[in-house]
Amino acid sequence: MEMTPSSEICSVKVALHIRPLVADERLQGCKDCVSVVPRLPQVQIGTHSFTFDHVYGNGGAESSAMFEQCVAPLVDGLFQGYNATVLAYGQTGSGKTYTMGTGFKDGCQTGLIPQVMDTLFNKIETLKHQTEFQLHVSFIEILKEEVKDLLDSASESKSVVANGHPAKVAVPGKPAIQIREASNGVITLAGSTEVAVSTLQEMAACLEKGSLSRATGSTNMNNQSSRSHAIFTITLEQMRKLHSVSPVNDTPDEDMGEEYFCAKLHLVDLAGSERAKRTGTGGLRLKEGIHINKGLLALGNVISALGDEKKQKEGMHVPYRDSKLTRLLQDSLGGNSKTVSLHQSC
Ligand SMILES: Nc1ncnc2c1ncn2[C@@H]1O[C@H](COP(=O)(O)OP(=O)(O)OP(=O)(O)O)[C@@H](O)[C@H]1O
Repeated sequence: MEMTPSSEICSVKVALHIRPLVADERLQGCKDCVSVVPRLPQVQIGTHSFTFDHVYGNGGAESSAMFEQCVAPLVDGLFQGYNATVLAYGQTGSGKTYTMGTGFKDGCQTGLIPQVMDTLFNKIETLKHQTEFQLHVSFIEILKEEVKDLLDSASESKSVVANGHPAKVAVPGKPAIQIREASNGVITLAGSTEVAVSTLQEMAACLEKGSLSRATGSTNMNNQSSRSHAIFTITLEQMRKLHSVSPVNDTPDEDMGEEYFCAKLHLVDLAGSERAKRTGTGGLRLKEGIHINKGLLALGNVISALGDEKKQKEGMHVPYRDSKLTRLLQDSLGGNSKTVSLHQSC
């Protein structure tokens, strides 16, 4: 479905990003299994064709165009008060973290989140004379249906000196983070750290800090596999002074009060979408797989419910409450908000 910024109904855009084969894959003689249909946003896998709003990489459009075409309109929308969500979906190793820029190992300077931050601060710089801005960021992950605060310094282990020797002690964390819905439908995360930032460097430091504390573990498919959904959220508050304009010389005249907007952008690096049986895991990892799939299944159901205009008009139930992930994104997936789902493939 094509996204139109002025649209009253929720719009979802789906793009495919095909990453190049990495060195190890080339050494093992792996071949691309997805072929892009020339001049169409369509790919062929065997005898099946799949059509997207955009296809990037591996013969599709340049990956560098992805930000301008898919994400920059969402950043513009934030300034008009629209919530938005960017989701990176795909199996482990398909390039979600690289594309989003949530992985410190690949350097924070590439990826969509650093580009969002650059664009946001450039725009604020041009508007700051007429508008007052306040920015907050939070960075959480959902692992086994529990919300973990990636920016909470208190829950990190701290160094102390014991018997003259440095030692690490675990500092008890805050109470569990609760997802709450206000009477106006706004979703908040009670108990999570919201950092007020006023510069690009401060926001980049939050991304870096959260990326480093993100839980990773190993499965048979990828040693650094992320089994959690990581959500970096930017909240933009704006207070704009309103003036009537003098008809004589076109200059601001009488003070007409203030206009207030608050909107948030969720940038989500989803857990690997492979099925538990393919990862060859059991016990704890299998349980994690079940939780991961619960979140992804619920997200799929919510997006398909939102994408069905007819059912939307009929007031069809959208199953946001089926997982923590969909509950948290509830006010940024439906209504007036914009969603981009980036499907990663290799
Ligand atoms: N567009 C790209 N160009 C070059 N290398 C890439 C690209 N995307 C991903 N890679 C490389 O592919 C590997 C896997 O990428 P990444 O860790 O982002 O996958 P992932 O989908 O986030 O996996 P996980 O689910 O385990 O987090 C990394 O070595 C990364 O550097």
